[in-house]
Amino acid sequence: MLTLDGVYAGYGGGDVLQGLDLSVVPESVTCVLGPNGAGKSTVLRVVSGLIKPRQGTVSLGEERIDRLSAPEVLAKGVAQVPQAGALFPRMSVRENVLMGGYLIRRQRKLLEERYSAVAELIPLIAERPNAPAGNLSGGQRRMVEIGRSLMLDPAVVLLDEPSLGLDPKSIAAVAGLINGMRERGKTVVLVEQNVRLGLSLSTHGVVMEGGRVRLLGTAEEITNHPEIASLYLGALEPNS
Ligand SMILES: Nc1ncnc2c1ncn2[C@@H]1O[C@H](COP(=O)(O)OP(=O)(O)OP(=O)(O)O)[C@@H](O)[C@H]1O
Repeated sequence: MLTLDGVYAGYGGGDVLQGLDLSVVPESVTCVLGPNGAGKSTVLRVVSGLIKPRQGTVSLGEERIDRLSAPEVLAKGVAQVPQAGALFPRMSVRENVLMGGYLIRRQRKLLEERYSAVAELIPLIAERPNAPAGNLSGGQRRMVEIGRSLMLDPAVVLLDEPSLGLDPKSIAAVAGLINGMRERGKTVVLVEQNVRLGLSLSTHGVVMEGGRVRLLGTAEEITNHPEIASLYLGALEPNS
């Protein structure tokens, strides 16, 4: 169980997260929703160790992970897929994916096993291992980014805006991958601007506002909640 308890965190100019409490159900896909600036991406960064909470705790099971560095959190089985643009364009698809296995680079057999498993999940990696990442479309790059994050076989996968900037076909492919992760028992936390898509992929939903959790429930409960429409209309029409 991934748990955030009373988390205050920000970037130096004040706290973005204002005492955030959140328990993520194991093996769920949880979609984090909320208006721009609510702190959704900041939640992912706090979990993955990219920023440290000023106050409060982040735990994985019984173990606190909020004082660990990002590579240490990764080694505990929590992988973040960053927003687009994180591949090395001149390196091949295979080399980019293998970078995700940096922590197990000396265990050649395990590294190859993991690579094969990822290539099986993502056909593009099996089909075009030698293509320079810079030659791929946006959707193909996203698949490679996700594949790279799966190299350590993480228990928890954090996805920041997986559909951002993708065409419908690529979105369907990314959605298929997220469904595949759920079937394999991964715990997925995703931030998604496309509310309908995000909730359709998820078992649970969390609505944030002002750095705290405003609503939390199953994806169905959140989808049918009467406040959701007004929250999002409020976010879309700041002058109304
Ligand atoms: N690297 C940073 N340095 C300083 N401030 C930041 C940084 N990243 C985000 N912020 C600020 O923190 C606040 C919350 O940002 P965050 O990205 O978590 O929001 P969000 O809910 O994911 O919003 P969006 O949907 O716009 O991405 C915003 O006011 C933003 O300007």
